[in-house]
Amino acid sequence: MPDNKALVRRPGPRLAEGLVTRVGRTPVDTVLAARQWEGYVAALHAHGWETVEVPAADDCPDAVFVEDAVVVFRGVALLARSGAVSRRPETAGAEAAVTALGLPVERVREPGTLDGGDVLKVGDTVYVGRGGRTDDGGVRQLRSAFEPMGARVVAVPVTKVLHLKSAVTALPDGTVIGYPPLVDDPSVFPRFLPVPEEPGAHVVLLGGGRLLMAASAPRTAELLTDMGYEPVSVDIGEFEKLEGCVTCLSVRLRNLYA
Ligand SMILES: NC(=O)NCCC[C@H](N)C(=O)O
Repeated sequence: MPDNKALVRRPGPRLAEGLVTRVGRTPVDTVLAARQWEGYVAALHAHGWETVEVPAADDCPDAVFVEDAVVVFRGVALLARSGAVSRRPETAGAEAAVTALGLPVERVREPGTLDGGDVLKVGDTVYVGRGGRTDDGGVRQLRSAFEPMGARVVAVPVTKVLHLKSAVTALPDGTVIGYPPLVDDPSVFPRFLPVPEEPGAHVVLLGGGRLLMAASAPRTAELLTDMGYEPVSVDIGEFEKLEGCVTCLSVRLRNLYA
């Protein structure tokens, strides 16, 4: 019986004050955002994922983007140290959640910085984006945390987007997908598939061929359907205004106790 859990964190009352770096600020409707978040969580449930709520961090507007606070590889949790100072208190709740699940915890220490959104796992390979929120020290610490467990850590440049996973994610067969104008160097990935929309670069693997995607990428959904995948679309428009994507709203823990 698969044991698929996903950490999520409910959006807080200050969501609309979330950071924007590469987009202009547009007003966020927090009521609609709460409804979209419920829809995202419902999609996880509908596809066999049990969600575990990370304790709220109501003073942190960006806390809903829980992926940035912790990276899990083979059952070990690495607590991030965000490149954005305002996001650093978010790790406390993430630590409580992973500890309650029995995961051993490592942490990125000062002065290194790392955001979970910069880490893309493809099998044993762990790509880490260096440039925006993650620095050399963060890359080094990720390497020492996960290489002993069999990870091959590959640092890749990120200069055009907020996080590595704003630019690329991976399909179930390991093919990395991205929207070319935003990918620094597609040649670092052994297999790369261009997609026609920026939010089309973000997929969450739900299991089998099912891919959780943003409703804002219909042409990419069509492309992936033609390839035999089954896109599951959710509207996360209010989070997209804050540079969020489907990947950053959860931390998926597959077969944790296998
Ligand atoms: N992993 C992600 O893509 N996280 C999105 C974070 C958005 C948030 N407004 C931030 O700037 O940190």
